[in-house]
Amino acid sequence: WCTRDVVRAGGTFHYRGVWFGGAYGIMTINPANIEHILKNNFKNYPKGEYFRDRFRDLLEDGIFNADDELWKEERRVAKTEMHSSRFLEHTFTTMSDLVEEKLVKLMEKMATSNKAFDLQDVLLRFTFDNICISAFGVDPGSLGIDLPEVPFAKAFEEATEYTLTRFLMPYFVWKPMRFFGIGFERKLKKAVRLVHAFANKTVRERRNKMRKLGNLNDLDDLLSRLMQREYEKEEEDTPRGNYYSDKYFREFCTSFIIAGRDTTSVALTWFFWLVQQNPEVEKRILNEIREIRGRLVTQETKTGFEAEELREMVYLQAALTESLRLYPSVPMEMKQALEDDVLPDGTRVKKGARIFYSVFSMGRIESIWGNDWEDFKPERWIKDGRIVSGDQFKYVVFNAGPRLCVGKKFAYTQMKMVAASILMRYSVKVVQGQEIVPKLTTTLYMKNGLRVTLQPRDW
Ligand code: HEM
Repeated sequence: WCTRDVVRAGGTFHYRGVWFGGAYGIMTINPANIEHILKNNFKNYPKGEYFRDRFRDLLEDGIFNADDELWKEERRVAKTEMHSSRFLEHTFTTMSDLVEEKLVKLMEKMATSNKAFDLQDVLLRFTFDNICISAFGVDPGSLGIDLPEVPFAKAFEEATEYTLTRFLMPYFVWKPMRFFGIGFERKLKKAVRLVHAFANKTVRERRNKMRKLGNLNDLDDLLSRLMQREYEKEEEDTPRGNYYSDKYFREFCTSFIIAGRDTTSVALTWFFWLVQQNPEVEKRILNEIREIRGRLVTQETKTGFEAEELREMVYLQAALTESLRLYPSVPMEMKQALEDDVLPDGTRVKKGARIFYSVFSMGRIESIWGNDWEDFKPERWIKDGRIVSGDQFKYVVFNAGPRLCVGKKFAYTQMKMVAASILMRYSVKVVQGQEIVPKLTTTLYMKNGLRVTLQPRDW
């Protein structure tokens, strides 16, 4: 609906009225406008108070909710740590262990029982455990062989969903509901309390460890690296800002779970669904894995993948990129204008206006992708055997400009490892007759999950 109307309007329209809480604003899918907003006039288009106000209870001042100097500092720290070779090695090993020791075992069990199960649920559990291990060195164990109920994971899901409800109703409705603690606001408060309790406990325990050991030099997860950094700062007698308070660490934990849990798991769910509908693509992915394994694997008994093998999986990467074009994990984004402005297509922007851009719609327009935009064609992304990234403002799946996703590399490594590990062992059969539709929330879940069975492959 959104795609049809915004295309009909020529790529941009103003809205006013009952939408998004009786608001005034702009919806655009014009890449020139997006480049202007995300890069050329970045300063004029922060996340803004409208977004921050609604997400404050859950995210507080975490990186997703911050602007200006606070955001800059948080991004600098996150980027430095996440791109360090120490973290990259740590994440690769822990990710590989989780795939081989838990995910593959669970898949074996599902294949043996030959019963249908919800693949999206399993992937959400995997990415949840994976981000908690990589970012805070804690394994919540949600990927256990019996698929245990993990209250914290559920609370997290509810907290994001109820937060989104605030975007769908006027300020003067949800604010009093929040004040009196009624309706969905009561549930939101309870869910946020649980999420913060988990984060507080993690931070407290790590501080205790630090006190006991005197340093956290042996721990490679992000939280420990940040705490160690703070400790070294104290040693140097540097004035400590609120960046390294317990609250800062809690915000860090919540933001990273939001960033790292749902995004890759829902991306993989749509990917498996698309692959099963496109046997030619599946065949090419398998041929690529076979060829790389045949050439690079030296130990006969080895089952997991090396970083080099994953790097060489160009076709698989293209298939994931293409799947994200059609089903972007973050389907809609918004900014708020600080001052009056004019967008490159001539649209006038008033101070305070909210600008929405639909990443979902941008992946579905003929003027960008051609008349075969509806086709799942990984070949779009390959030229001379290499990945072509194209214009970053036409493909804003990972955002673009200064706020480009910090976890993009992590995400691709994780998605490739999971996709290759499952596909080389099993043919994923989607159960017929189920309704495959997206869910209306900040992340593009499949509303009813994805029920599948697994058929072992004769590799
Ligand atoms: C398919 C996977 C992923 C997609 C499609 C994706 C997409 C995005 C998008 C659209 C944003 C901008 C959000 C906004 O400003 O509102 C973003 C930001 C971010 N992402 Fe990702 N992401 C993915 C995976 C990850 C993972 C696995 C991590 C962490 C390990 C991560 C960490 C972050 C962080 C920290 C930011 C904030 C950057 C900033 O504001 O400066 N992302 N991502």
